[in-house]
Amino acid sequence: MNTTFYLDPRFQQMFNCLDDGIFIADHSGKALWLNETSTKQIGASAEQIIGRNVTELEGMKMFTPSVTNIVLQKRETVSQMQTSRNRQLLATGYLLKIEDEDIEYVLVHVKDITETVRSSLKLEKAEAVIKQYVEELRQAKSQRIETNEKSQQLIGKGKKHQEVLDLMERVSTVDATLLILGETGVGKSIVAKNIHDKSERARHPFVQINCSAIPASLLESELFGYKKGAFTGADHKGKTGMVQEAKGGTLLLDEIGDLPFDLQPKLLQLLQEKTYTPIGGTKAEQADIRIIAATNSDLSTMVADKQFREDLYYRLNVLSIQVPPLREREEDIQSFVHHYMDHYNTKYKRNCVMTNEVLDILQDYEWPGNVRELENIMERLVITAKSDVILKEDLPEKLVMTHKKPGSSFSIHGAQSLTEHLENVEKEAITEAINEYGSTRKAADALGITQSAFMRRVRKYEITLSK
Ligand SMILES: Nc1ncnc2c1ncn2[C@@H]1O[C@H](COP(=O)(O)OP(=O)(O)OP(=O)(O)O)[C@@H](O)[C@H]1O
Repeated sequence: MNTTFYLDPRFQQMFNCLDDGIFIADHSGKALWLNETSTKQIGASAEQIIGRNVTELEGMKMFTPSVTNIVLQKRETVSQMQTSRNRQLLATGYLLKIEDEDIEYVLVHVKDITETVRSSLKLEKAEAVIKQYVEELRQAKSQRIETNEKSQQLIGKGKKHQEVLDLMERVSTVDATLLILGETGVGKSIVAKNIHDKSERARHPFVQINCSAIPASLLESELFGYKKGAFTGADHKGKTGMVQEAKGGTLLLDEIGDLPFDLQPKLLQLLQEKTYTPIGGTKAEQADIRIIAATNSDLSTMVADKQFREDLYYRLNVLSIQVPPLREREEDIQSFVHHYMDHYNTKYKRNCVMTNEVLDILQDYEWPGNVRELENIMERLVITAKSDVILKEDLPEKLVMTHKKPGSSFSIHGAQSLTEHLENVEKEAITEAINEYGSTRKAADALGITQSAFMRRVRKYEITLSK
């Protein structure tokens, strides 16, 4: 049945005033009329559209999907997102039954919401960025330590450790800026805290901030604070920065190599003039703090590469302490091993001991992560060891793989006859085997001797067998 469609020109004029599209089709989906906005939305003239079926128009990619078809299928009002010429449209189709006419019409109202969608996407992105900043700040705050607790006792007895202790003693009596250098995990923060505790500032706060853990955009306000109304979204009361929080005490700027370049002049002002200006502030404020900076970056190379200001580097480097890596403090490895073994035995209610072979491997390892890595490995060993005797098999593979001299845990002390030397090797082998295998029969098997030969040697060397 052919539809003759008549729309009063006054209504046509009214619909043409609208910024939204109006599209009318009959019960078969044939386009009958559309307003000017609708022709623009579809990107074709009224002549090209009127008389064609919406399925055909959909096939010609004029819009997708056809809301008219959905309304005709569902026989109810439908709101549906539609795309036409890369624009996002919200189309609402109504099924119309006109009195005294036996045919039905579909009227579709089409709103272009491309900009709304874009801004809401931008808003979503902005919200995601804020969420990420908040999370980073939360993590950073956990890196920000303000403590009056006594500092942790420094472990070590070797010569290099002693040299660090001597230097610490001397730099704690003066108030000059100090730069602590050393690889990650060597103990730079703990050295800084110990220096603060020995200094005249000990009764005042020790505040630590990790420059790499705080987003660059937030670091300035974390350090120097801001005045009320300094920027949109700022806390209306303003905010105290860490320089103020550390008043009278020490501020440790950890990972100073990650201090953004544009913030470096402000730190220079703090070091040179002992003043700083909070964000939104109009005058400089006095700072009463000692600054200790720490880094595992090579600042002199960063200066050469223009990543770090030369004047700031010299200001920071008035006094410096180099904390040596653990691999250069072999004498201290054992002390750390015993310390963390005791600590984690108590913590996890275990009684772990380790064989000499294991100790030897630990002693031999390079420790790229230094004391922090050693501590983590000891904790893991105590937790995961199958029995109370920690064996080579319990060690992470990387430690065993890099072991330079497997089985050579033995060394000759002083002048020894060959017999003494061999007896020492034998005694060590018997002790290791019993520690490793738990029973005298298994230990004897492993050494390729009978159980009675094994027991003869146990008595000869007075080795105590645990019950
Ligand atoms: N001499 C030491 N005595 C006791 N504990 C130590 C010693 N040296 C390091 N540690 C421990 O090793 C871990 C790492 O130390 P710290 O955080 O001070 O290292 P860092 O050099 O500041 O590391 P990063 O460069 O990654 O910040 C801490 O748990 C610390 O207590």
